[in-house]
Amino acid sequence: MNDTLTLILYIVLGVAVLVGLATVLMRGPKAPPGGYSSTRDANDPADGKPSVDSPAPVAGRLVRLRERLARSNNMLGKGLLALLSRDKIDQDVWDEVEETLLMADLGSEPSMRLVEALQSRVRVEGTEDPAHVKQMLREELLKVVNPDLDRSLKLDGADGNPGVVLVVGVNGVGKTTTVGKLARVMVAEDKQLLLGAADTFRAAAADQLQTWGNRVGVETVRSEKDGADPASVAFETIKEGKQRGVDTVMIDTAGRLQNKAGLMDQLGKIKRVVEKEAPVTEVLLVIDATTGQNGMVQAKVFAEVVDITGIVLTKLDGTAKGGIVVAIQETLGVPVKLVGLGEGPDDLAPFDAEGFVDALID
Ligand SMILES: Nc1nc2c(ncn2[C@@H]2O[C@H](COP(=O)(O)OP(=O)(O)OP(=O)(O)O)[C@@H](O)[C@H]2O)c(=O)[nH]1
Repeated sequence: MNDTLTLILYIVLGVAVLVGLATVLMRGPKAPPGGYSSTRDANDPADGKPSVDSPAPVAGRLVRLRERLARSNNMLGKGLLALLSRDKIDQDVWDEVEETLLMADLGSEPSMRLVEALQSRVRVEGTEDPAHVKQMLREELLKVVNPDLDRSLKLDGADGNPGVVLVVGVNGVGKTTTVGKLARVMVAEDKQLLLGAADTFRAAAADQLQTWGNRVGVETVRSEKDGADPASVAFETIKEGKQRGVDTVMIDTAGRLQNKAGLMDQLGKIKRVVEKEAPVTEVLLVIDATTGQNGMVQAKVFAEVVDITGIVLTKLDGTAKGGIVVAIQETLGVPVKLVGLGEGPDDLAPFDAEGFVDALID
């Protein structure tokens, strides 16, 4: 009898301990006395939106990045100045000047033009004073880089349409990176935009673009299907962009250069389909400055397929052949509008002839 009573007592006590424990565990974290003053954590953004990067201002970017350009292209300017500062400038020196320009990928015709212009000035003005030599070289370099070209980006649309920017170029030249960096430039200028991942051959390319967009709060239209029709993604992007009333729609394309006919089919179709919705305002061809003549050949194929309106020259920080700026402009008859000077998110600058020449010879 006594044993039964003790057993019952133990059972009751056990149940009481379990119930107590469960109550404590299920109650969850305790609010501070007086409750929370806000529904946000201290480090939540004030407007409740996910935090985004603030891209660096665009003005003065080439000046900020000039150091990099000067570092890689210093030999060109220094070499030319040294040659022009010699006591006696004979034909051998002029040959060396021309060789230096050719080595920097300036192209044969512009190199010859520059040498002839310098030759005639040296004959007339002389080269006694180093400051004068520098000034002369600066002016003649500037002429071949051509400060008069219209390098403005056509990012705005008309008649209620968004501006439509197509970004084309061979794989690996820095297309997606450029779209990402350019999106940051536009965000820094308070533009509303939408990105389109029409590089559907590689799912990672769309991911990469989306990541760039997310960092600055810009959305990306993409297809979940690998190998989907790039033109249909481009079309959807424009349609969506129009509905949202964004300022600019920017489309990253795939640049597989299997052959000219294939490329023409693909880019031609994208452009045709897009233009059913809104006119294309800018077609940027991205070229890797480190690829020299090879890059030029590819550039020509693209230029035959679509009407290029501007060049983006990437990786100019990684080559001593800055003369490629001139060669490309002369060959394609299209201005370099932007230059890539590094892998950082804000290492893209509007090209400016004066800043470029100063970086070469300072
Ligand atoms: N140093 C340097 N690297 C750059 C520059 N622009 C792009 N890159 C690098 O070049 C590589 C290729 O860039 P992507 O943007 O993936 O090239 P893509 O043309 O889009 O290539 P796909 O996506 O394969 O079509 C990346 O490692 C970039 O960081 C630049 O201006 N300077």
